Amino acid sequence: MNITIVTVGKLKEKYLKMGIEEYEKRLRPYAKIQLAEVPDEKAPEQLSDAEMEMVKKKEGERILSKIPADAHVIALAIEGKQRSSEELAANLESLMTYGKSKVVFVIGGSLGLHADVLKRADEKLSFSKMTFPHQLMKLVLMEQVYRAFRIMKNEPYHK
Ligand SMILES: C[S@@+](CC[C@H](N)C(=O)[O-])C[C@H]1O[C@@H](n2cnc3c(N)ncnc32)[C@H](O)[C@@H]1O
Repeated sequence: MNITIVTVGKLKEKYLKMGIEEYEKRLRPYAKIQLAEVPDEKAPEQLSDAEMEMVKKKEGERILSKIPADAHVIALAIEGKQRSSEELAANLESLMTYGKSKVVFVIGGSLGLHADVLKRADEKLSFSKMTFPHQLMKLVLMEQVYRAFRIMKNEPYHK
């Protein structure tokens, strides 16, 4: 399976970089993993609604340019569907069964995902009602994708 994770902005924090590198390494035996970073737009505190829409639109266009036409897109969104780790594993397994070998996860920038990206998404996945910083969300997602492969392969993982 080809898994791409598209995020907005450069990863700066060392502790997150280390965690992401670790899970990239752990995922390698299970999937072809690609981490795509698209440039972010400056988003100071005091933006009007129109300016915020413009930031999300520009970032959204960059995200969409990274998505192949035949990819199954899972957008991370607070208002999306919550799944257990076992359900995520079953979901990825059924995508593979039905020949969907390209899965793209997308994570929004500090203002979230533009409506056009959410429209392109085949699914919206929520990790809870809480808001996580996007780079931390990337690390948590990678751990859950790794866990999903361990579950699929009936390999031991921490409950
Ligand atoms: C800082 S959050 C953006 C917050 C923005 N106010 C919103 O409502 O989307 C950045 C990105 O991280 C992801 N994210 C944050 N918390 C999440 C959660 N609980 N479940 C799923 N995705 C989440 C989403 O992709 C979001 O666009």
